[in-house]
Formats: sequence, C-alpha cells, structure tokens
Amino acid sequence: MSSLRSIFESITADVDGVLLFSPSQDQYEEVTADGDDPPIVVGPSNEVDAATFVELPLDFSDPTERIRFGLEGAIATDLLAGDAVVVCVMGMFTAAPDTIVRVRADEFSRSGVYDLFANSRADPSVIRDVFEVAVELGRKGQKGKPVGALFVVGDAGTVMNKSRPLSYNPFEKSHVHVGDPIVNVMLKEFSRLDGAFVISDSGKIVSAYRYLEPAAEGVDIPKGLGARHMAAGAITRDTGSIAVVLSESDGMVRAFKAGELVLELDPEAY
Ligand SMILES: Nc1ncnc2c1ncn2[C@@H]1O[C@H](COP(=O)(O)OP(=O)(O)OP(=O)(O)O)[C@@H](O)[C@H]1O
Ligand SMILES: [Mn+2]
Repeated sequence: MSSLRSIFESITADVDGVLLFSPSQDQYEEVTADGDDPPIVVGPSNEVDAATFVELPLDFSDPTERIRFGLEGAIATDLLAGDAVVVCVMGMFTAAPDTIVRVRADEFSRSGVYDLFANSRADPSVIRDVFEVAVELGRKGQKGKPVGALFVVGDAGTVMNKSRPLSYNPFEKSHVHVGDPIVNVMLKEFSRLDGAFVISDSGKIVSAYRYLEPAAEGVDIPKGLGARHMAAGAITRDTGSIAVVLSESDGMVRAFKAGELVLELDPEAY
C-alpha cells in the first residue's frame, strides 16, 4: 500500500478546508482532537454540534449533488472562499466514510441549489416537502402510469395574477398545507389533471389546476423540455416563486428559480 500513499497524500495536501458529510460523534471528535481547523460538517442535522455546519435539506443520493450543495452552502455562508480547495469525506455506499474527493470550488459548476432552499421566499421546509411529493409521485406514478406535475411555490398572490383556472379549485376554501400526509394524497390525486399547483410561502395550498401565463422572454431552459417546463421556468422569472416539476415523459424532477434550471433529480435513484 505504500506505493499508494503518495497519491493519498496528494489528494489531501494543501487544502483550505474539509467537508465532512454526516459524521458520527466519534468520527467528529477524532478529526477535531488534533487542534487543526475544525471541518465543515454537512448533513441533514447538526448532531455533532459543529460550529461550522451546512444543513442538507434533501438526502442527495448522487454524491456530486451532495458535494455541490455542501460547497455552495459553505461559500454562501462565508465558511469557504469561492476558489477554495477542499477535501470532502463521505459515506457513498454506507453511512461510514468510504470516499475522499478533492475539489476546487471554482472548478465545480455552481447550480444555485443552495440558494434555492436558503434564499427563496418560501420556507426551506416547504420546498423540501414539495420535492418529497414530486419524488414520490415520480416513483409510483398514478396507478402505475407515469404522471407529470408542476408545483409553483412562493409569492402565490402574484402567481395567481399571472395564471387562470382550468377547472374548479378543490383547495378554494381549505386551509391545508404541504407535508400533511392527507394533503400528499390529495396532491397526487389532483395531479392526474392539467395545470399547476400554487403553494404559498408558508406551504398553504392555494390552488390546483392553474394554467400559467407568465411572460417568457429571456427564459433559457434546456432544449427538449416542453410547455410544462417552459411555463415553470418562466413563472419563476416573472414572479418571486420557485417551481418543482415532475416530467411525465422522462420521469425526472427538476427545480427552477429565476428562470433557470437549478436541480435535476432522478426519483428512482433518490
Ligand atoms: N402554461 C402551463 N401552465 C400549467 N400547466 C401547463 C402549461 N403548459 C403545459 N402544462 C401542462 O403540462 C402538460 C404537458 O405539456 P408538455 O408535454 O408540452 O410539457 P413538457 O414540458 O414536455 O412536460 P412532460 O415532460 O411532463 O411531458 C400539459 O398537459 C399541461 O397539463
Ligand atoms: Mn411533453
């Protein structure tokens, strides 16, 4: 193994910081014991009480997305410089650390995924709940058939002004919120029909069946995506909302903010 040592050493040499993904208490204590700069802990919660911590709102199964989120979060909160060289330590196959990745923050393309959760009008937990519904719907479909869905989250008043009803609104007089298990069943049921769900900053479901009519100038979504994705991108440019889209045709869940695609998840892999 000694022949590999120089490779291992070159991976960890001269770094500006360490991102430690979801460490156990023991691991965290071990790495902080030597008095070096403490690592930046990235995980769903700060179980080890780290002073420098980035919260993961989703359980990104794709390690690239996990690293991207951690890096974007650390840079946005001034824990790292935009051109920092970091070593990421994570468990890719199990919870225990099995993977070490060296990255230069400025060579790693930023998607805006951290900003999507941290700096949108809607609550991060609301955005997370919407993702969960879209992913579950993507996994199971509607009675086994693939189904598409469009969720517009935040700045609901403006979104309502830039859309029109396609059908009666089943949420008209209700006060229900995403994340509530009953609501998830309702959202899945109503996603069989056309149009978008409109959800408020705090997660209240304002309407189903909205046809979005935003201005579409300057919206630059990837080629091959159709009207649903175009409408999703455009409404987030024209209002303070973000959009989460489940594609009926390729099964992917995508998020848009300020007219741009910021995240793409495969529900099967998530
Ligand atoms: N402006 C809009 N507002 C709300 N819903 C829309 C709008 N445009 C399209 N949709 C919905 O998207 C559905 C699919 O349209 P289309 O196939 O063109 O979109 P797409 O982006 O290719 O999505 P998918 O990947 O799910 O096929 C439509 O049947 C309709 O329900
Ligand atoms: Mn289509």
